[in-house]
Amino acid sequence: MRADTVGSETTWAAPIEVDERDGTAARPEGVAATVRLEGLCKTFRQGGREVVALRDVSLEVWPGESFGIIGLSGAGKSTLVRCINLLERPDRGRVWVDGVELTALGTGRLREARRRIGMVFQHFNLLHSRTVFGNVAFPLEIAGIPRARIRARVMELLDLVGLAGRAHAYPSQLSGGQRQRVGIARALAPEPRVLLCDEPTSALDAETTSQILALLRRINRELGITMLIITHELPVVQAICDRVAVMADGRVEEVGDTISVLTRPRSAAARRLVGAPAARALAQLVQEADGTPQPAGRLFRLAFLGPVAERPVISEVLRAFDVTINIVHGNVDRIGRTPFGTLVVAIDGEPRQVEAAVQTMRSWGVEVVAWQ
Ligand SMILES: Nc1ncnc2c1ncn2[C@@H]1O[C@H](COP(=O)(O)OP(=O)(O)OP(=O)(O)O)[C@@H](O)[C@H]1O
Repeated sequence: MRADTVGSETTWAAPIEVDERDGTAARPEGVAATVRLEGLCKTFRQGGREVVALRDVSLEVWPGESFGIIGLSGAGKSTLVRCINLLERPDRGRVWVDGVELTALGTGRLREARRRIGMVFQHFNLLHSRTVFGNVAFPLEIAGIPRARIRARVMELLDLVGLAGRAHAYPSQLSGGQRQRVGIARALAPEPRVLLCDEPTSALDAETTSQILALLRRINRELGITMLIITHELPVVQAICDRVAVMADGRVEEVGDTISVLTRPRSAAARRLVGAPAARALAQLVQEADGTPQPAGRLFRLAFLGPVAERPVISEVLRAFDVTINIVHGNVDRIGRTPFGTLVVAIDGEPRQVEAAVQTMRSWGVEVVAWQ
C-alpha cells in the first residue's frame, strides 16, 4: 500500500494492482468495495408518461480505482450518479459507500455520510459571490471546522490543484480549467473516500481537458481516492480509467478493465461506442470520394496490443491467403500507459479465405471485430 498525507490525516491508497504491461486491473483480495450498487431501478413519471432511467443496475467500484461509466446521452448515467449520493431516491435497490448502506439511513445520518462523497460537476457549480478561498472553505465551514484548520486545509488544497496564487480571485476572473480546479479542491476539502465526477471535462477545450484529467489521475494515484467518472467521451475513459462500465438504455451492458472493453468490446453498446470514430471516418471517406463505392469486402476493426504490434500482420496475411485488404482507417493510441494501434480494414475474397485470414490474425493475438 502507498500512503500520502492530506491535511492532518494520512490517506491510505488502496492496494489496487495495475499491470503496467497491459493495464489490466486486478481486484484487491478481501477488500470491500468503496461503492456498491445492488439492483438499482428508477422510473420517472411526468404528465402520465413513464421514462425508465435505471433497470436493475448493480456495480462495484473497488478501493483506489478510477472507474468510468460511459454511455450515450440518455443512457442513465446522471441518474445513476444522483442515486449514488441519494440526491435521487432509487425506486428499488441498495447503495453502499465506504461500507455504509446509504439507502438505510435517515436524513440526518445521510447528510453526514454524504461527506464521504465528493462531487465534481460539468459546469463547476461554484458560488460566484465567494472567492476561490471561500468556495473551497465552504463545505468545511458547514461542517463546523475551526477557522485556523480551514485556512491550512484550503491553502494545501489550492497548492495541490495549482491555484495557490489565486486564493482571492472570484470565479468570474478564472478560466474554465481554473474553475474546475476550484471545483476539485472544494470536492476534496471534506476528505471524501470517493470522488464522483459527472462529465468533469465536457465544458473544457482539448488542452484544458488533458490537464484536468492529469490532475484527477494524480489525485487518484497519489492520494488513493477512489474515483467514479461519468462521461460520454471515450478519450476520458481511455486516459484515466482502470475499469469501465458501458451503459445503454438504463442498463449496464458491459463491465471490464478499460483495455479489454476498448479492444475487445463484447456488447453491442460497447461496440457502438468504440466503433463510432472508425465509422465516422469511413462515412467521411466515402463522402469525400463523392460517389465512389465503399471498399469491397467485409469491414473489420483490428486492434494491436503488445508484441503483435511489431509484426507485419497485413503483409503476412496477404502472402498466406487469397484476399485483398484495403485499409480504411488507422490510429495509434494509448490506454493509460499502454500503446495500442487500431486499423479498420475491408477484407475481400472468397468467404472461406476471409474467415481463415481472420482466424489466423486472432491466433497471432490481433483482436479482430467484424463491423458488418
Ligand atoms: N427528472 C427527470 N424527469 C423525467 N425524466 C428524466 C428525469 N431525469 C432523467 N430523465 C430521463 O431519464 C433518462 C436517463 O437520463 P440521464 O440524464 O440519467 O441520462 P444520461 O446518460 O446522463 O444522459 P445525458 O448525458 O444526456 O445527461 C432520459 O430518458 C431522461 O430524459
